[in-house]
Amino acid sequence: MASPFVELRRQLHQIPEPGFQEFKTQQLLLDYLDKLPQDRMTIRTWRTGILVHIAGTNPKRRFGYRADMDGLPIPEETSLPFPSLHPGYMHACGHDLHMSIGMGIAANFAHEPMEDDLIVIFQPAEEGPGGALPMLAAEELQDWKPDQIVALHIAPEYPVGTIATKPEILFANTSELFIDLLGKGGHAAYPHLANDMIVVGSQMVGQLHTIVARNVNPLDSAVITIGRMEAGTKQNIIAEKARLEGTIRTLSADSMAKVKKRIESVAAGIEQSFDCQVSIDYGSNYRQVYNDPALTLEFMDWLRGSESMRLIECTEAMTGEDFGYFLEQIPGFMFWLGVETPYGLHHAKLQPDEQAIDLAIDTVAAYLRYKSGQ
Ligand SMILES: CC(=O)N[C@@H](CCC[C@H](N)C(=O)O)C(=O)O
Repeated sequence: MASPFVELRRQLHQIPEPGFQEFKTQQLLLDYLDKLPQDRMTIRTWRTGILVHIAGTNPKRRFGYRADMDGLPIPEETSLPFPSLHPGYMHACGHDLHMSIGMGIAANFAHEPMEDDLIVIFQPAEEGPGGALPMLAAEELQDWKPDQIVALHIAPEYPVGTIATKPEILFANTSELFIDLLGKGGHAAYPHLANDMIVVGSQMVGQLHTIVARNVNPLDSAVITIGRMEAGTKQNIIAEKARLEGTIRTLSADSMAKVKKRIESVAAGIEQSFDCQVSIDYGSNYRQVYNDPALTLEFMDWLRGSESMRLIECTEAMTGEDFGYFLEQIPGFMFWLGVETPYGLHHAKLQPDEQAIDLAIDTVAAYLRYKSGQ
């Protein structure tokens, strides 16, 4: 029989919701928290997020674990017996696992507190527009800010029973990218009387892809991905508008500024050469995930002594995470949790191995108890 936290993960998997609309998710988690021992637990909500405070027996510090809550606009294509019940949405980034692990940690300490306090943070809107920054500023968190914080992210490429991390930068700086092109619509048979934004949008995608290849130092990685392109209404109508939606990733803040400047130059060139209007919106930006070197090395050392988890020393990735904002204010680190599965993050067939859930709960709980005993 599946463990209670695997069961919870399956329930969460069925109700993926977009950022700041995690209403059912929040209610499900609150109902679950209701069933745990209440004597040391205090619960606050912030928008669709939840803060769970568990008082220690002789607290000198407060430790934190953060889980993100939102799903993605991906129609699920797994053959799981507990598929998403929300058409067009899926937990394709593992937040269902992150939350069930968070609940497992809360349950562990609600039943058997440590000396220090614990706060488990269920944070909305990680995929966008970003819940971490406003949550960190929220009144509800001010007197509960932890002295040290940890978070994990599932990793399809690593086996179950492994954790991968590194000191310093783990995830990249990110910026969303929205580009609107405005030309002139018209009849498909009279291209000379119109200004076709499908042609211009395609040109622009090509030009954007020269920026990383030709303007960024190859030793200072960057990525520009256009993940969505929208244009046109019918096959025989020339498109008046086009919209490109994407994301920028860089390892350094300098490269982010440089890439944005180049995107603006490309846009100005496109405007001039195609006689159209181009407007750029950078949406939300996330700070790099920077792991506190001393705490991360200490965790890695501790993990080397673990019998159930193997440590992998990884390199940085171009993924983004608004947990970077937590790490800007609170010392701590993030790590990858192996959930071996052939399909990657943000894929409609992502099917993480659930055995990782209880292993992660036990590992994080044991680590926090070790820290609390120090
Ligand atoms: C771990 C992960 O996949 N995170 C997301 C974060 C999205 C950041 C932002 N909304 C953007 O698209 O730039 C990722 O895509 O890396």
